[in-house]
Amino acid sequence: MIRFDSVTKRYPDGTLAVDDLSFTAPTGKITVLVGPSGCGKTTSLRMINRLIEPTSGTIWIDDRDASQISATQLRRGIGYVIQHAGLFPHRTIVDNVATVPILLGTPKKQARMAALELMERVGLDPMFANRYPAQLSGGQQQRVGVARALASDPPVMLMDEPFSAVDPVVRAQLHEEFLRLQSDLGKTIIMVTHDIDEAVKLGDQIAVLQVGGHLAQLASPHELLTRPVNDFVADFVGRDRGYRSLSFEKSGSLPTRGEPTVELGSEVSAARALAIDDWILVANSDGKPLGWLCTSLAPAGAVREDMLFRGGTIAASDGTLRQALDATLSSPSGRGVIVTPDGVLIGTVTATEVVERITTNAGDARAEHSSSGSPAGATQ
Ligand SMILES: Nc1ncnc2c1ncn2[C@@H]1O[C@H](COP(=O)(O)OP(=O)(O)OP(=O)(O)O)[C@@H](O)[C@H]1O
Repeated sequence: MIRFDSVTKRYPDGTLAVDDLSFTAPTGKITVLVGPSGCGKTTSLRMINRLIEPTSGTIWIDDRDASQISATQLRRGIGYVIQHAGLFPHRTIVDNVATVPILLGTPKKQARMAALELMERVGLDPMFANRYPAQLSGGQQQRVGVARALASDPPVMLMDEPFSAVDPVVRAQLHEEFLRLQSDLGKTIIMVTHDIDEAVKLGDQIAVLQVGGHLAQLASPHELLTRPVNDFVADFVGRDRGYRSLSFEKSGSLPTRGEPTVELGSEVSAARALAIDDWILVANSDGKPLGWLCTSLAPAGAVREDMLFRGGTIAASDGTLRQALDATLSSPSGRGVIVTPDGVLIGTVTATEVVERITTNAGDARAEHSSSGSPAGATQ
């Protein structure tokens, strides 16, 4: 756990970069600091590993006051990843990754073996081991930066815009790999970004900072998108936050309507009698949907598999509202199919119903916002 307790940083020229900042970054979780340029994100991050000393206040690393730990000892337990990876240009990739363990006394051979394993973990082919940083793409260099920070197996990782120097496609890949790695390693991570989408995708919790180093809101991604505490946060997270918030809300929270089904082999005439707007859902005997039948196009006789429209996606009740919306939009009947996690039909929803849910969420957020004058929850 890392805890900021009323931390302030005033630079010698008088700039107040961080103002009375208090928040807790829980152990094993990703806390993201976001906010506009100059709001004090990097200053906050660098105070944790004492590259910058606070003017007042205390930063606690578990139950230890960081200012009472020697900077060298402190940094051994804290990996640090920066934009453009900050690799040593004249060292090979494997030696870049092995730098810290070798400095800490691990025999070179052993450190290099461990570095090769780490390279694989972050998705880098070991064939790059003997290349130099300039011979790697931006995305590959970022991976080396992450591998290097992980090399001494620190419990804490600080990451300053670690994915910002690469194009959006590579960035999305790095995000996925990073989340997979974190689910294995469970590090305590504090990451800085100016990109709210990145924060929402990666953060277990997000701290939104305002220029002057004020904490505007500390919340989970879902809460931030649905309940911004003030206009600054609402503007920062953006107008399309309703759509983004769909990625967090379970589709199980949607009211579904019972949907009639028939099985393969049923008579098309019987299916036609049950169809709504010409479409009937065909399911197997376990109640698992197989596809849609258009009864006005189907020839008389038995319902066969080759008559089914299978294009529409199906959303599981433990999936997200976004997946439910995709299911409604891709369904030939316009009705999105919601199933249990085992694939058994629960019922259907329409796109309008999903959109109504978004509007209600946004309305709730506005009501709550106007009734709360102060940024409740801004600190903890
Ligand atoms: N060494 C310094 N001396 C004086 N002012 C500084 C110094 N370093 C940073 N600042 C100022 O402190 C404020 C916070 O800077 P910081 O780099 O922490 O912001 P940031 O949120 O990380 O910005 P960005 O997203 O642009 O990197 C800014 O106004 C910056 O100009």
